[in-house]
Amino acid sequence: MALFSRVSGSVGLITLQNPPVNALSAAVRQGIVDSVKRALSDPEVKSVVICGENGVFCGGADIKEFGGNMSGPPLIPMIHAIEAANKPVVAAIEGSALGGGLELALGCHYRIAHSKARLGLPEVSLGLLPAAGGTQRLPRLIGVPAALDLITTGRHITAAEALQLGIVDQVTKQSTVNAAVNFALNVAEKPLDARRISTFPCPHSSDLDALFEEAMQKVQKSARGAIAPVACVQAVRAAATQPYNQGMEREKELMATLFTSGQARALQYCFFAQRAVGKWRMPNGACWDTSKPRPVHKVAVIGLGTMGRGILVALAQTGLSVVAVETQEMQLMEAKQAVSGMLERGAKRRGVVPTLHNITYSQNIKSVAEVDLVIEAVFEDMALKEKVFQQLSAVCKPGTFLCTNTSALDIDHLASQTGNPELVVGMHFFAPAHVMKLLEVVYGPRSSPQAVATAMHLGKKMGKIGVAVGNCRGFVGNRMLKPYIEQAFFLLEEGGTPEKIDQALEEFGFPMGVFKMSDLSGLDIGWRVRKGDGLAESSAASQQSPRIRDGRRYSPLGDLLCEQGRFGQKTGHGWYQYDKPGSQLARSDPWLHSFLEGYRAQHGLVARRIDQQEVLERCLYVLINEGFRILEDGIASGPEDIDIIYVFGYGWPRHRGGPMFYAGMVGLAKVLERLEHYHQAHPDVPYLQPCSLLRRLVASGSPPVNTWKEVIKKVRSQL
Ligand SMILES: CCCCCCCC/C=C\C=C\CC(=O)SCCNC(=O)CCNC(=O)[C@H](O)C(C)(C)COP(=O)(O)OP(=O)(O)OC[C@H]1O[C@@H](n2cnc3c(N)ncnc32)[C@H](O)[C@@H]1OP(=O)(O)O
Repeated sequence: MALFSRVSGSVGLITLQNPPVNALSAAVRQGIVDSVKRALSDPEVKSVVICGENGVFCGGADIKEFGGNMSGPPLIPMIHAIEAANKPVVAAIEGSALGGGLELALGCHYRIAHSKARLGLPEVSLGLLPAAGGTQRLPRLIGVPAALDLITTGRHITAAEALQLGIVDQVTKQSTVNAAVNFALNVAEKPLDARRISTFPCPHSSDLDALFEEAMQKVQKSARGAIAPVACVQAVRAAATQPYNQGMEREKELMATLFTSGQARALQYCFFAQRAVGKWRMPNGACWDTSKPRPVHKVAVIGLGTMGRGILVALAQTGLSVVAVETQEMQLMEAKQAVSGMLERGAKRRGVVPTLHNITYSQNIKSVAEVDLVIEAVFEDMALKEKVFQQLSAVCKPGTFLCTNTSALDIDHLASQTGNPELVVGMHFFAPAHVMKLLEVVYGPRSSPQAVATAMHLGKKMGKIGVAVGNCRGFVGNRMLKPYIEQAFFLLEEGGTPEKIDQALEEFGFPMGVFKMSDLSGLDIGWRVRKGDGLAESSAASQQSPRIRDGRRYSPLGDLLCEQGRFGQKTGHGWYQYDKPGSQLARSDPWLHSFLEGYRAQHGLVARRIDQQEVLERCLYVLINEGFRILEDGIASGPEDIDIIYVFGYGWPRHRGGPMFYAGMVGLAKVLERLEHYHQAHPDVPYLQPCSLLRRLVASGSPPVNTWKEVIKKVRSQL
């Protein structure tokens, strides 16, 4: 809805009303159309102000409408009517003016913003482009380079930047509506011809071809196969090279292609999935709206290795008081210096003062006695962690939440080392922890809902997207990674190369293939885990066949590389070679290829040609299959949890919506059929055996992903 009123005698005030973000639903658009007509036909009204209620101008088109019936007045003629009005129209921008919201404001003759407002055209992140004239008006207002930046990145900008760019005419720290009404009174009689952006020539430099060529190369490099950024460049090009009306036609044409694309569906699914994971639910029914977080004022981080440092930086940036404990003096000194550097660089980038003063460093674990919550980030070793949890339980004040940053170890076992297991949860950050958005909040069978709520709340404060999941080996992300990596090893044995397998995965949209990723994180990490599990022993020692463990196919390739001291980037050699230890540029390694040949010869394996389709099907479908098992086991409460974990923690291309959404797009029946096919060919690989939830979903007609929860409930109730 939109409410019309008359204020200050002659100003027509149109207030958008659609909480929480005044999205432009059919009812809001109808309200605007009616109110504008009324204002223009009322002789008492000399000028108009458009604002949004509850301190938000407008969050853009109503994304929920995209999938269904798009009735109601269309946006483009509505905005044209505002721009063509013969009375000045002023946008009063508070909170957000995003997407269609900013396009509406660009149709107004003037824009006044509150100093805390955020503006942007984020459609590209929904797989779309600003199709209500945004790609045509913005370049005409602020020039091609600045418009290309905002439209292709979708970034939100501050009111100050909007003023500097010329998007808004005035910024106020007072009431935006009052400022806009006063402004409207002042401009009531002013001519409007020079205020209609669609009539502006598009300012640009002489070498347009070079400018757009460079822009296109830039988006193609970062888009990893996403089509919307490319369409955004094409639409802005039309603004720069064609008259407004023709540009609008091009914008419409490009939008029509994007709007119906699978990528737009995937990205819009991600938008809602990201919000859905905040509404967590535990198997016992406890959930986000009934479990309140306890206030946290003081936090401790134990262990200042790479992860601990990143967590410390993310915590310090929230402004909370933090105690950082590292028992080894040398490590503590190095950490202090590294953390200060990270905080200073981060503050410089964000134009704020670095928050160095709220960290207290200590070598003594007793210094955490007064904190409200501890995040343990010591070396990934159960015996060490057990000891730390016993100490924490003894020294912390009653009620302190004890969190562990383990990436796979048993939360419940750690909880059992303390006097209050209900206060223990996992907070699994991803490296680098001050950069990566994902946080798995892991609850054990005894974790209290309040502990989960507090960890989720703290994560949000740290700028993380928290996903609450159950306790199992590897939780969600790393559990699914295991069969994915295993398939990649098997493909190497069968004739693949790291280069070809990585290429297939990178062309799919991952920033890095499985072998480059393994070189980056260190081959020794997986080796240590496999040794701990008794898998990586040499065959002579274990009396087992080198390629079989407990009757299952096993590839010792990773172990063999580690035995040669090839741990990846840090040693200068892994699946690839590097110029020197620590270098990042992966180069093909002839040694590795002849090693693979020798290995195959030794085990009587005949290399065959493996195509891209097989790489993708085996690596991705096996990972998806494990995702279905996770849902079946109740470790994740819905497919959205898994998808958000993979998009924000593991580089799954967002325009493919996450593994579970992707399975739905491919077709569950096809995923099932291919898994059956590969399992038949490799019966000694249990991960390839399709899980029963997948079979049930296919049997019930492959329902859309947003209805799986119901099927899962039924399957689980029958277990
Ligand atoms: C054949 C071809 C035909 C083509 C015809 C199409 C013509 C269309 C023409 C123009 C199209 C314009 C495109 C757009 O405008 S797309 C929308 C662009 N806007 C955005 O991307 C903004 C999205 N929202 C946000 O970024 C944030 O929500 C923000 C506004 C910054 C507020 O953030 P915050 O305070 O953190 O709140 P939440 O994100 O948690 O959101 C609160 C709830 O509001 C829901 N929401 C938010 N934005 C929208 C929206 N635009 N539409 C619908 N719903 C929205 C969000 O889901 C939360 O809901 P819930 O509480 O249920 O979880």
